[in-house]
Amino acid sequence: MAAAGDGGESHYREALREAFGDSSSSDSDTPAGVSPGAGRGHWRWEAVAGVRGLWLCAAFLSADEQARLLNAIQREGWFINADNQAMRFGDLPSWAVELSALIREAICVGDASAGLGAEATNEDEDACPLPSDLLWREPFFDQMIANRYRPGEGICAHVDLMRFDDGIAIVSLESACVMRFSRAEAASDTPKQGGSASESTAEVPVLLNPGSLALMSGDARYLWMHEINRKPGRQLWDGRELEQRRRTSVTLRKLLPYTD
Ligand SMILES: O=C(O)CCC(=O)C(=O)O
Ligand SMILES: [Fe+2]
Repeated sequence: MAAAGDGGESHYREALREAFGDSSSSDSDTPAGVSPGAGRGHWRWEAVAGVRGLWLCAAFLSADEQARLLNAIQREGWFINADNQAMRFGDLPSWAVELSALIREAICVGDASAGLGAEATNEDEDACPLPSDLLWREPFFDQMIANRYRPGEGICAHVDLMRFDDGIAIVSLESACVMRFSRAEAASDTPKQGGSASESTAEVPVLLNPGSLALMSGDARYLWMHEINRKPGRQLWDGRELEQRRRTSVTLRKLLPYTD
């Protein structure tokens, strides 16, 4: 796993404290729609079994950080005219720059040993949620989409556009949802002879609770589609239908250099 230099780490902490405040506040009076996430210092990464390159940090943001991030998004005023999506390229708002730094810090110092079991099939691969060339590219991210979904709304199965580099981060806020991953080729291919239909149509559900961070790279980014279907009956987790509220997400990506 990549190590952060001491100097870098204290610099991050300084910038992040400015954006998100001290993480010492108590999570005991957590408002609705905010997970009591552990936040920094307690990051645990899990490699999602079955989808190589998909990692989840369920308690990425503390309750306080989630509330601050939502306030910062609210202050942008993006969602006042029924628009449910806002995109930014190049210069990101300062809170998104700081969120990027926090993501990098979580990858550097978080505990990825929980993901070791799922990764054990590939001995060459470091148990790190992101390959180091992506982790240390500059800028880490330069494109951001904030999505706001009302109950019942989601996003169709897709692979993110090829104009974006590998290494995509999704931060979830307000409402938990199930994101489903399915193999991209399963959409167009008929099951190959000898291959079972269930193999090619298998879906991998992932719970994105408020305050969580999902990272997609490699196969997860290029070979798997992701979708959120919030129609009644499609948000089952542990046999129960999730309670739906408004959901806000922030997706961070890096644009590839423009070529004709
Ligand atoms: O809202 C989300 O969690 C995912 C958004 C997404 O996949 C996208 O904008 O490409
Ligand atoms: Fe996407």
